[in-house]
Amino acid sequence: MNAFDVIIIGFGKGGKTLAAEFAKRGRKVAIVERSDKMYGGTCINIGCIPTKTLVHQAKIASGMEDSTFEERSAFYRNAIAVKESVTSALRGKNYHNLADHPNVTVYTGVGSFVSADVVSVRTSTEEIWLTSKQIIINTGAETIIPPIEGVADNSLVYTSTSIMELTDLPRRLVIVGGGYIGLEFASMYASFGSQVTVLESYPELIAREDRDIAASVKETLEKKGIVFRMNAKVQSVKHVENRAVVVFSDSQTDEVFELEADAVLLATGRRPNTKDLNLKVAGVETDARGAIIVDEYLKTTNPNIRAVGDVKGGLQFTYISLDDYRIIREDLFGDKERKTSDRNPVAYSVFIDPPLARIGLNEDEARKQNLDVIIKKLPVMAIPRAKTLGETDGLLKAVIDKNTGKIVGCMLFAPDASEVINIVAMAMKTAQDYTFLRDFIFTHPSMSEALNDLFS
Ligand SMILES: Cc1cc2nc3c(=O)[nH]c(=O)nc-3n(C[C@H](O)[C@H](O)[C@H](O)COP(=O)(O)OP(=O)(O)OC[C@H]3O[C@@H](n4cnc5c(N)ncnc54)[C@H](O)[C@@H]3O)c2cc1C
Ligand SMILES: NC(=O)c1ccc[n+]([C@@H]2O[C@H](COP(=O)([O-])OP(=O)(O)OC[C@H]3O[C@@H](n4cnc5c(N)ncnc54)[C@H](O)[C@@H]3O)[C@@H](O)[C@H]2O)c1
Repeated sequence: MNAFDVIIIGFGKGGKTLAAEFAKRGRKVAIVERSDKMYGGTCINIGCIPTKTLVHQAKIASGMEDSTFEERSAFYRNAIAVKESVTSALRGKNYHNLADHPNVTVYTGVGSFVSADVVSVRTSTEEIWLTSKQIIINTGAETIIPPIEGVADNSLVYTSTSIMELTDLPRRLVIVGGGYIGLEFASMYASFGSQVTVLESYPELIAREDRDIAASVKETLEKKGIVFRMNAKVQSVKHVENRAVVVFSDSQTDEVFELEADAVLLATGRRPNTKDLNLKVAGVETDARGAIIVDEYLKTTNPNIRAVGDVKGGLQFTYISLDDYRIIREDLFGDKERKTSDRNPVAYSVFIDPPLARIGLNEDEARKQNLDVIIKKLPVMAIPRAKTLGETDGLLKAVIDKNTGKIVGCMLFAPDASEVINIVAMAMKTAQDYTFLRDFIFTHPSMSEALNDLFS
């Protein structure tokens, strides 16, 4: 049995950063990753980086208005190759960052607990047992495959991972699920030149956003040709010759519809990757959704075992997994001050075109909490930088506490929103009055200067 100071199961953002931290401090580290295609984890291989590489390529493609479908297909094929070269370079770099360190051993195989301090690694050829008093679980999340007739083993049905391997641009793409992944892929494939239909089971699009923001998003995406079918209950996906036939009903009227497609993307959520881990023998408990239960220092129900990233449920973002690393670093080697309960508010961005970014409470949530608020809005049309870009769709919105003058929340549906939201986040984190952004000297013409007008 090989003994280590720490074993990390899963090569995700938090885990790989912790591995490097432990190694730098002279600890003997084992990191276990089940796939040689996943060194570096979801973000760089099948998540943020490949999608945002393709989103950028799609933005270029959206300028090919007069091109034929064949020309657009050729552009798309090249975009997939660009994406592949970005991810494979990052994968190699991530592997060598750890594997080349004398204190780190990378094991490629499926990790599972044998007991609270023994982990088995099943590689393609053997089973190896590792032992440590300290174990960190960083196994991420996986696509939920909904129980729809005909989706299993259907070569025209894709997940976000497999569709990014598809080199032929689908003429007609049906996306099941209108959440983060659904909307990002809808926007991206519409820009590449696919005809996109989104089937969402919920009556409203992006239900947790204010209705005026959601309406602006829907209208803008519809202008790109995307069709939204709400209340859609997907019954089956048949593979007929070389096309898919999606049968769905309207859950309010029970009317049944059929749609033909060249590809169907399942974007119906992601669930924590815990099934292979044999957590029971380690005394690690999960909640009803299979997420590992942790305290504010990310200790599981077995205090020698911690969990970081998507596997512990809650917000599924790379920067949350990275912050999990900081919490453990500070708990083990620092002042123990950092904890999950201090994290809020956390910003997020959906990389549609233009992007939608948000931090804090929206108007609806603030009113439900009986906060006395001032609402500020600014159409993107009124922003000089947007005019120079020729991108005038969208809406900015801010929620301010009337009594304290503090910013309670902000929603930006605008070009560069995923960058500008970080400025608002810094103002909120440092408890600035809203006048700070109203009167800040920004460069011109920039999207960030719109914050002067939004908060005026
Ligand atoms: C399509 C898509 C787009 C996204 N876009 C964004 C974005 O723009 N911005 C953002 O912040 N977030 C985005 N996310 C979410 C983000 O990718 C995740 O929140 C983040 O990568 C989670 O990292 P993690 O540390 O939890 O682990 P992961 O990076 O998921 O790593 C877990 C690793 O564990 C391995 N593993 C699993 N089980 C075992 C086992 N039993 N043994 C050994 N290894 C195992 C897996 O193969 C994987 O490599 C996106 C996700 C997807 C799917
Ligand atoms: N920009 C980003 O940061 C980014 C991008 C992509 C993904 N992510 C992460 O990945 C996670 C997963 O994304 P996601 O979009 O898969 O999940 P999600 O939970 O955001 O959305 C899933 C959607 O599918 C709908 N749905 C579920 N089952 C359905 C069915 N059978 N038929 C029709 N609709 C159905 C749900 O109502 C929901 O709207 C997100 O929570 C997010 O944290 C982040």
